[in-house]
Amino acid sequence: MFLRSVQLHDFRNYAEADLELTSPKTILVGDNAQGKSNLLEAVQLLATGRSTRALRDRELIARGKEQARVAATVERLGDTVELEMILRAGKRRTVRVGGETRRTQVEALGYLHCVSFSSLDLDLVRGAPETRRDWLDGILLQLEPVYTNVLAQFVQALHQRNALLRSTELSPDALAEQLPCWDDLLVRAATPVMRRRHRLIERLAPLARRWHGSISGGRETFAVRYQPQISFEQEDAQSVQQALQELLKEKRTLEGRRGTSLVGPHRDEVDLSIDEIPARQFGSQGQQRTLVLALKLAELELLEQVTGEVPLLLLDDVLAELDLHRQDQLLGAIQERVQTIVTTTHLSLFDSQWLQSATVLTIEKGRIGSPPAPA
Ligand SMILES: Nc1ncnc2c1ncn2[C@@H]1O[C@H](COP(=O)(O)OP(=O)(O)OP(=O)(O)O)[C@@H](O)[C@H]1O
Repeated sequence: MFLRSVQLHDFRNYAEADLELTSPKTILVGDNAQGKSNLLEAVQLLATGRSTRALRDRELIARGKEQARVAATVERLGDTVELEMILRAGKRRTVRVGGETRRTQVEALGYLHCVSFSSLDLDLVRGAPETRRDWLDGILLQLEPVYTNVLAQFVQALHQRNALLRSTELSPDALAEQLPCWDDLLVRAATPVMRRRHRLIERLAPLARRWHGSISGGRETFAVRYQPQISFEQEDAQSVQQALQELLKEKRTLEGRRGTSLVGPHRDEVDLSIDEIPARQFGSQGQQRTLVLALKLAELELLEQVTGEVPLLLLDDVLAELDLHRQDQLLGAIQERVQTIVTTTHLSLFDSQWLQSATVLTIEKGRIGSPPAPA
């Protein structure tokens, strides 16, 4: 898979931009707040249908404009695919593949795969459980675009059940009568989310452990474990549903008091530990960086295994955060095989070999240019 070009129109701080990608490595260099991350965000949007930085499409549209356009040309499996997304404030998106409008966004996913790695990813270790759930979901969306619907159905069931629990109009008897029906809906929507997350971690964990071993010199053992509220010893759908139903019964009184659903994948955790000690609490900064790097390289490897194509790697200002050894590990893993777009504020961070083999482009106030030729 090779991303050939990206076009932006009224996206974030880009009025009009056309990025042509010719070599496997592209370095985008520019001062802070010029639009480097915005460009990577546009690529991520086409790959996953979502942005990790924006909650609403309105934020992605250039201020004062009504709509934005993000498009890309991707070469894959000997074919060229044109992807296009039109974003409108407060309205549905339009997605096109090869110029044809698709009914749903899911139908436009799966053509472009990417792994993003930014300095914010340290939150994968240090941040709240939600960050780790979002990370899992981002991978699942790419592995299986239909996961978009699976997740949306769960979120809808959760919101509706929460609205019922919070309703002041219902008597306790009426609530007790209506809840079982909503419990069923919630459990049926929760189960496929949890089973997919469980399966994903089962496949990611050994890869992450191996990468971690090679970066840390095998001195420490890294474990990644899915930690849902229920036991996953029996992972068939029926057993998961039954376990969730039982937990719901246990939490019924507490849920009534709190007015919110306390059981489901929105309470999942992913345990990351080094030598059986939670990395979040005890890992040093260096250990935490190694861990995130191992997770990202595992993600890259898994996407390649499952899709049969090497995904695109987006490195947002991340090299400066890594010491030389970790940089070597990362760059060694990438080599020429993985198409990589790197953003940086300083080219001095790259060794001369990397610079020679990469295309360097400048980003200034939402404009893409070429750096001046050396005198
Ligand atoms: N919807 C929008 N409309 C117009 N400009 C926007 C919009 N959203 C963000 N911006 C602008 O984009 C710029 C930030 O761009 P970006 O996050 O890509 O920075 P960057 O070049 O990656 O910088 P850094 O090195 O600090 O990460 C800011 O100037 C911000 O005001």
